[in-house]
Amino acid sequence: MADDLAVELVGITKRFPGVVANSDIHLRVRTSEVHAVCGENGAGKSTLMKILYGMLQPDEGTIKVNGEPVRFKNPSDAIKVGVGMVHQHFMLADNLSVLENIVLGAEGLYGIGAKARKKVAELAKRTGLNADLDVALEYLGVADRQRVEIVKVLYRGAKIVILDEPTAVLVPQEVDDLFETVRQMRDDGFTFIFISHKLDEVRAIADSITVIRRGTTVGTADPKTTSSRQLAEMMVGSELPSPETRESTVTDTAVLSVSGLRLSEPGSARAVLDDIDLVVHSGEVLGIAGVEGNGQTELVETIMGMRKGTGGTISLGGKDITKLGTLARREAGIGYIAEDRTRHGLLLTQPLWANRMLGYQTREPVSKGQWLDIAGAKKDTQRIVDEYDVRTPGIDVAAAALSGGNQQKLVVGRELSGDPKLLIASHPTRGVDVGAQALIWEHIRQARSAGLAVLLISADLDELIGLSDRIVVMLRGRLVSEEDPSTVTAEDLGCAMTGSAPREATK
Ligand SMILES: Nc1ncnc2c1ncn2[C@@H]1O[C@H](COP(=O)(O)OP(=O)(O)OP(=O)(O)O)[C@@H](O)[C@H]1O
Repeated sequence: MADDLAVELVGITKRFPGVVANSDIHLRVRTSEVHAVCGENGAGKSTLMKILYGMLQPDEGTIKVNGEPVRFKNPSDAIKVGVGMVHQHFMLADNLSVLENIVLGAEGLYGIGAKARKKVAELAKRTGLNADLDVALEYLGVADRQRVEIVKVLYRGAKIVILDEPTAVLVPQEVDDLFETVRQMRDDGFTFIFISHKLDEVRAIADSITVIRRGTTVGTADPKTTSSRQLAEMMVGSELPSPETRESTVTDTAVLSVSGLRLSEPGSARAVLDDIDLVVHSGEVLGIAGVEGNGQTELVETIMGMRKGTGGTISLGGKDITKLGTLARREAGIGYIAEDRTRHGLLLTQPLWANRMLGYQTREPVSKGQWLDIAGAKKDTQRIVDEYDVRTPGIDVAAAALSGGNQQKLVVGRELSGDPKLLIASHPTRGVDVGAQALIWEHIRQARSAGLAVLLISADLDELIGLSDRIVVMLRGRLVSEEDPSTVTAEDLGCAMTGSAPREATK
């Protein structure tokens, strides 16, 4: 039984121009286990999973599913033999119902009538999806949307499910619930391949772990006997620095002041931003905690001038910037790490050095007078690549060729390079590995010690607690409470974020 393999990857190699993304990778996943795949940014995890799901074809190597060699031309080939993937970015339609989202594209299986509904209801029960099947998806929270994605792949017959960083968007209680579902389903015979950078979680859920580094398998680990630190060191191949203890550098100088900020959207009864007041001082990190969809994105985009508030004022360093456009706000001293780097942070088809210019095109070192300074941009891009350890074959490759974490390092490097007074950091380390996370935190801390004000939005509660000097909680468009990061726990924060009573109090 021990050698009953659901998936076996033998000697997988995949080359891209200038990079060997996977080099002779071996992976053995037993039937009915949760198998984690860990590795630092750019190690080759996504490439390997895309190969297993038929989105990419390997240059060398064999894929076996349930002992049989297979060759996938596309994801439908993979799903036919029971391999499904739940992507990190949900691929669902907001205006369709839960049922429609699941059945759409797979009408051939159970039709669109009662039989399909019955099957979906059965799978919803199995995965703990409690939502009404006829409600439009837009009314569902993040955790339920994720369950819809899971039901969608199960509906198509998946018995082997790849979960790509599934916990990145969840609060601790939701993570516990997801893990409970995964354990239950594993016991019912499903197999999971779990990709994550959060090593504590990997140890909590995985039955076995494969670590890959720089495109190749470095070994397997037993979660019961391997510590998070040992795992991290296997991934990075060297010892990690110990985290520093920190001292407060908060001053009395207000850098960002937001007063009475409101935002209403046409047709929506409730204000998206409801009377927001906040101040971030020089040398201070103000963290904003909140479940996705409670107004954080809109707050940031209104401060950046990408949305127009319906009331209130925003000032930077005492100057009213409420009426300025986005570029003028950036020029006034705001650095911006956008939540979605591929939509608002980078031009994926352009080389790294051209991406260095984005938002900075009017300033040195990427422009001189009214001309763009390409040599200056290239030189500074190389500096960022070196200082932020961006793994790339060179600065002339397109941003699309970098792994997600390395794209993020480039964005963070750029946004800290313009000598900002205020940094708005939305999920600054989303998708980056532990080594890169430590590096980005260190850069943010250093800039803060030198007087930078930081508005930090993060779904990673350890990051919020570890970096912030103060944390405010956002719920349904309002700031509802303030927490002290030196005493608050991730569980307390999770309760405040969902508006539920702390577990202690409900006893
Ligand atoms: N389409 C592509 N073209 C060129 N190079 C690519 C392409 N996709 C990935 N790569 C390269 O392959 C390597 C592995 O990338 P991959 O995305 O698999 O890493 P990863 O382990 O998933 O990283 P992360 O944790 O940052 O998402 C990286 O060096 C990346 O730059």
